[in-house]
Amino acid sequence: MERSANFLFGGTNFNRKKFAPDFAKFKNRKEDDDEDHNKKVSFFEQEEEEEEPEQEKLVSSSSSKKRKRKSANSEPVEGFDVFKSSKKSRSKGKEVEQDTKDETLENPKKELYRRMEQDSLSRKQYNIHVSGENVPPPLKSFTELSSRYGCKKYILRNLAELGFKEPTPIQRQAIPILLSGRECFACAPTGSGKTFAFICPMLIKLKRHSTDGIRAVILSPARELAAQTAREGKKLIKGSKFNIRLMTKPLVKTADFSKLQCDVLISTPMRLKRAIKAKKIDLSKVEYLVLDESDKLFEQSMLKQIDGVVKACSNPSIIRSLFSATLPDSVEELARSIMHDAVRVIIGRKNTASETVKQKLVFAGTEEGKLLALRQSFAQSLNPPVLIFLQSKERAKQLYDELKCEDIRVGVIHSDLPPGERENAVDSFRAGETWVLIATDVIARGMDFKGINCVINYDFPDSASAYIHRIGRSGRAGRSGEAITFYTEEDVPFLRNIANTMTSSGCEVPSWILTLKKKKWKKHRPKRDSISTRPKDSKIEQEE
Ligand SMILES: Nc1ncnc2c1ncn2[C@@H]1O[C@H](COP(=O)(O)OP(=O)(O)OP(=O)(O)O)[C@@H](O)[C@H]1O
Repeated sequence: MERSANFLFGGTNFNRKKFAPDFAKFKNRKEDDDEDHNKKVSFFEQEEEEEEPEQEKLVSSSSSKKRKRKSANSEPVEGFDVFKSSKKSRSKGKEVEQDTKDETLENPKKELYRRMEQDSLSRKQYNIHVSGENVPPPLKSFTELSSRYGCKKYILRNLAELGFKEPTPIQRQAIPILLSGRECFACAPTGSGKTFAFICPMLIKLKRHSTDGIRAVILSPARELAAQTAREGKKLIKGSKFNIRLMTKPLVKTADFSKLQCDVLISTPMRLKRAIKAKKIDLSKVEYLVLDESDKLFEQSMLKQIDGVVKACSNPSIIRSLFSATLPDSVEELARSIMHDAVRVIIGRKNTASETVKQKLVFAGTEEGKLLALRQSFAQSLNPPVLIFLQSKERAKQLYDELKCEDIRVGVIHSDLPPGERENAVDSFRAGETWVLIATDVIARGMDFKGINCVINYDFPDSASAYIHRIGRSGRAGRSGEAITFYTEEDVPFLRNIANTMTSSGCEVPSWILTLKKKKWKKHRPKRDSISTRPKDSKIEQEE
């Protein structure tokens, strides 16, 4: 573990082997040139190691002429908006290119530095932070996929049909990494386009449909997310012969996997592990394995299944990648222990909430107070679609029972419902047939409902990562959203933890909350009074 941690974070030692052709170009140069070169390389080593961008360091190692120009080009990225395709950033890119042209190109060594410097500036521009050796440059545009990597036309056509004009920051960096055959673990905000960041390179690398067994596996922690990923993937393979399959219960039961036409299989760990255990499926030819929402997959409850899948994918040249909006250190440790020559990519700051969501804390006092506050807010302005999170299926059912008789089109989803009903709940919400969806954390991760206006944490989330994922169902793909978190007396000790997440994504928090002591929390799910505003007497009557 120690050793792998060192190799991954040991900084970007310049790999002379890999850059042999570049070195060959100037191998006859004088000794002092080499010294000069070493100095400049170490400057890039530093830059690549940094998690927080430090423009000063970049600037200090250049000439004063360059210093001026760079400082003009490298102002801090204000806020983080993944879909910000601002003219400002584009024109910045042009200035950098112009600089490059202006500079003399006579010295290939300088050209190499310039390319590296450009990559650094481009990363700075998109708030991309990388660690690892010889990280490929970020994409400038989707069209570079064909010029640099021979991507088939149908993929570019499908991206254009989806209305994607330019790659998001995670796509800019993760796609070239995976295309260059490197493993990768990536942390980027909710709603920032991670799904296509791993599906795109997979399809480009697999090139064409093959009948030689399953070639790629994507693991998702929940059925709904697996189904969504399959649907998104299918949008990208339109016009090709690729087969993307979702691992469903009937498929596990009935399919003969040795004959099944399947290039990419998308599954929850449980379903796949069952198929492996029943010796129904051969994953030895899998070339790509993606662990989506990897921190969830690495939780104790799923770890055994994940282990089984990772072992079954026994192809020694497999490329594994991990994606999530939250990446705890413990998961990084685990990732490092299973990955080789991996690149770590962080967009913005690790483990922060989306900046496009306006977040608010509301003191509701008691359980009864929460229901009153909810009704009041619906009466004042119900701006659907609204997603409400509760801490357990029992409580989700209770709130649903309370609201279903009212004039609100409400649905519910939790793990007790049969798969068909879960699917219907999601579909009706997507179609706008229900306005309010009451849910447990089963759909807190990864689900991409277009245009959710408001997420209500009816029950206080049990961890900072649960908070980040829940509220991340809103404010996706550059849209704005709102998140309201109710709290009662019981939740006060944990307020500070959420408050920190709120402030680091630019939201205001009452100052008294910031003076509270930080409390270590492990799954804060207090026993709460049941949800009901019916007078206590009438409840007794009914029970009798
Ligand atoms: N390059 C792009 N340009 C515009 N929209 C995009 C682009 N890439 C993805 N999207 C859209 O952004 C939305 C969010 O993408 P996605 O679901 O992949 O986010 P995510 O980062 O996986 O979020 P989460 O962490 O919640 O799982 C989707 O609706 C997707 O279609």
